[in-house]
Amino acid sequence: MAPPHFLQATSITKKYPGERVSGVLDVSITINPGKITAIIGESGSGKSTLMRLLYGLLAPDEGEVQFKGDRIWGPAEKLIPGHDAMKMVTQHTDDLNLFAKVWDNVAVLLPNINIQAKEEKVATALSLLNMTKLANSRVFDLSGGEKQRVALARAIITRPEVLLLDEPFNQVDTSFREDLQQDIRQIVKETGLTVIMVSHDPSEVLSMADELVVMRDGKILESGAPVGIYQNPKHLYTASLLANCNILDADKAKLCGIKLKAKKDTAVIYPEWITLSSNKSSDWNIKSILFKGFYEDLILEKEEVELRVRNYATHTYKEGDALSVKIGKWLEY
Ligand SMILES: Nc1ncnc2c1ncn2[C@@H]1O[C@H](COP(=O)(O)OP(=O)(O)OP(=O)(O)O)[C@@H](O)[C@H]1O
Repeated sequence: MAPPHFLQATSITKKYPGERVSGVLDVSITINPGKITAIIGESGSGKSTLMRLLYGLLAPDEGEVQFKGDRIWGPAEKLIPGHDAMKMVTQHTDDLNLFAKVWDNVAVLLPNINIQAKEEKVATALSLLNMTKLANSRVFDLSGGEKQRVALARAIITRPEVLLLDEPFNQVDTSFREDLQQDIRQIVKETGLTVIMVSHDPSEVLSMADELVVMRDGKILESGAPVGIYQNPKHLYTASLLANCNILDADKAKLCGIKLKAKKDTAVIYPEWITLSSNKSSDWNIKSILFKGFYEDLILEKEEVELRVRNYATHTYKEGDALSVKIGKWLEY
């Protein structure tokens, strides 16, 4: 007999009461150990509900979740809801003791049986999250990003097999966010931890995930490696979640020199798939320039069509300039 999957949901449905059908509908998913699985989808698509079902904070109406071959019990069947081998971190760090030191906030979760082993474990958890220097600071005095690191250290100190992250970096500045993302990737690499995360941020899921799961209306629309899903999304919905793409109907596509195949009515072009040049036949005009730091997005217009084009050579053009475009790749739906 084949060994059981690490964490697996089979045809799970969780419907919330109300006029609208909502929740999670007939979802099957396999989570691989030692990997980061990221769930992305528009608001209300069922991401958090799926995560809670995997953790056992909610029980499915139909179907089953299994961890290493054993059924995950729902909240009605367990004194402390949630699976013992898993820990969840959300954007709220409410369970921290603000007036205690960082060290004590983490250490309190371990028993006092072997003090030396306990100290070593706390030191390791703080070091993995780059919090060693702040071990003796009061949590009250920390920034939002640092508090989030304490919450993560608390989550990993008991060595869970699965860490569930529900938008944990929402309150954290962009620069701190990237450091935290890297630290989590490093922890996964060093410890073999399995991470399941929910996020709204495409750059976050694309850079962190080994496996990307796209949800819509309570269902999984597609899943796979981030690069494949980004470059060749099966659905227009996925493309528009992951990229600031140009979506053109057949007429507008024609104006861009694209003839859609039979049964296709929409062309999708990512801004970075378009190259620019300036020559005599330039027939696009720059309507506006959105400066983004190391690149800019140019909004070009021709007749009724607007195109967003990424330009890494910033300050090369100004509004009103005429340009030619070459579309290197597009997707058809
Ligand atoms: N306790 C509840 N009672 C009734 N409806 C709920 C409940 N929790 C979630 N829902 C509904 O179920 C659907 C899925 O919610 P869920 O929170 O799982 O989505 P989500 O993708 O995580 O959304 P968001 O990104 O906004 O957090 C939504 O339509 C939501 O309104």
